[in-house]
Order: sequence, then structure tokens, then C-alpha cells
Amino acid sequence: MMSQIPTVLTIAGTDPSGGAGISADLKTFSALGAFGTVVVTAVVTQNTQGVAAIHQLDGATVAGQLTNLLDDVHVDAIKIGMLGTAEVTRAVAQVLRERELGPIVLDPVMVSTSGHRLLPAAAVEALRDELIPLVDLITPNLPEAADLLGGPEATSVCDMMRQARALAQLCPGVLLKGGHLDGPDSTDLLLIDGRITELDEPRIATRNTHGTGCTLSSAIAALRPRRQTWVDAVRDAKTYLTGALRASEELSIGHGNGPVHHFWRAWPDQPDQS
Ligand SMILES: Nc1ncnc2c1ncn2[C@@H]1O[C@H](COP(=O)(O)OP(=O)(O)OP(=O)(O)O)[C@@H](O)[C@H]1O
Ligand SMILES: Cc1ncc(CO)c(N)n1
Repeated sequence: MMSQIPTVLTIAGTDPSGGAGISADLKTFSALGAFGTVVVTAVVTQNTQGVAAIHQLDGATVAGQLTNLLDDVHVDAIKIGMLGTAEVTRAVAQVLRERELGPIVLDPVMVSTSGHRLLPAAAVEALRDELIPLVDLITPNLPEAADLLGGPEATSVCDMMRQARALAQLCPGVLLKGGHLDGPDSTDLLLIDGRITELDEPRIATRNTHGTGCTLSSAIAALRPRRQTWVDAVRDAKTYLTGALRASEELSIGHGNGPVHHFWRAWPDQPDQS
């Protein structure tokens, strides 16, 4: 019997403080009623104040985890986060090329909220040329979009429109995130099949923004198998993230940018717990 609960995979790095990377991804999958599986790319020594060190796994170790999992377990969707090196990026791309998989959401993680580089500048080319063409949706923030396009960072929604169209040359789906802009709303632009949808949610006044990008991309992957369209999945994922940002006020974790809170209310996709 086919399970009603989607199995979703995250390929990402760790965060002991529980806010970003695989911690954020697994909490999001569970909160949205999906079953989470994991391939680890890097062990990151980080907390809410910043990144202290990165222990990077090599390409063969990451590809080995991935093929071993996929030989046994069917996954309904994949989220890719921090890869850490060009070697790991190429190793993941090679496995994806060999298999019929999808949908795949790629958060092109390059720099942490605290400003620490999580992907060397020299690896951006491998990400852009080898992995991005194989995925369905990329979710860059404004600095990542600038790096991928080799130009300046967007400073307005108008700039974001232009950049989203340019990024659509690289990948069929683009969600350009405007969290780094100011204004009463936090606006993201979704471009699918040439059509732009503007997604606005109120900007929440909080320091607890560690892992918002990880949470959003994993929410999209968790919801996509149960939504008719990418627009529906992304809209609901952003609603989920905004609720988790609001609920983060219930938490007091660490001394820097704290994490969002994943159990903010019963989400309709959760299995019936009555
Ligand atoms: N203060 C806020 N209030 C509401 N939404 C926000 C806020 N900050 C960010 N967002 C939303 O969070 C999501 C992630 O956006 P952002 O541009 O911050 O990504 P990011 O930089 O990749 O995140 P991360 O901090 O995990 O690296 C987007 O949907 C953005 O609109
Ligand atoms: C492991 C990991 N992935 C992504 C980010 C970006 O927030 C982070 N800080 N750590």
C-alpha cells in the first residue's frame, strides 16, 4: 500500500544549536507530517552567534550515504542545503544524474546568517553549472542570487524581478527570497514556467531568524508531494515559516540569532492525532 505520509530527504550540514541545517529540516518535515531522512555533508561547529569551524565530509562519503539510502528507500521529495565544497556538489550531481528523482528543491547555501562562508567562492561555478540544472526549484537569498549571477545585490523588489528572470535561465523554478530587504512585508518572488508570483507576509520583529532559509526550503519539499502546484506548495511553506517565526517568541535559545519554533499550532497536513 502506498503511504499517505511522504518520505522526504535532506542533504545538508549540522547545527548543534538546533536552528539551521538538518535540525531545521527534520523538525520542519515532522511538523508538516512528512517522514524525514538525512544525508550529512558537513559537521559544523556553530551556535546562534556564529560558525566556529567546519569539518567537511568528502564527495565519496556523501555520495555513498546517498546511494545507500536510495537503493533501499523511495523518497518523494528532496531538499538540498549546505554542500560545502565543489567536490561534494559534483558528487551529489553525479548521483542525481544517474537516477529518476524529484521533486528537488535546492537552497544554494553560501553564507550563514552570521556572515560566515559555508561554500567557497570557487565552488559557486560547480553549483551553478552542474547541480542547478538538475533540480526543479532554487531558493537563493539576495547575496546568493548576486553570487550566482555575478552582479550586485538587489536593493528593491523591482531589482528582484529582474534577477528572478535572469536566474530562471539556470533553473525552471526560482524562489528569490527578500528577507534581507527592509519594509513592513518580507517579500519573496516565485518564478515558475515564466510566471512570477509575489509572496508577501508581514515582517516579524524578531532576532530569531537563524535557519529561516533552511525551514522554508524544507517546508516546500515536505509539502510539494501533497500540493497540486509549486505555487500552492511555496505559498503554504511561507505561511508555515511566518508562523514559526512568530512562535519563536516563545523560545529563548542562545545569545545571538535564535531559531524559529516548529510547533506553533496544529498544521493541517499533520496526521490526525485525535
Ligand atoms: N523578519 C522576518 N519576518 C518574516 N519573514 C522573514 C523575516 N526574515 C526572513 N523572512 C522570510 O524568511 C525566508 C528566508 O529568507 P532570507 O532571505 O532571510 O533567507 P536566508 O538568508 O537564506 O535565511 P538564513 O538566515 O537561514 O540563511 C523568506 O521567506 C523571507 O521572506
Ligand atoms: C548547516 C547549515 N546550513 C545552512 C545554514 C544557513 O543558515 C547554516 N547556518 N548551517
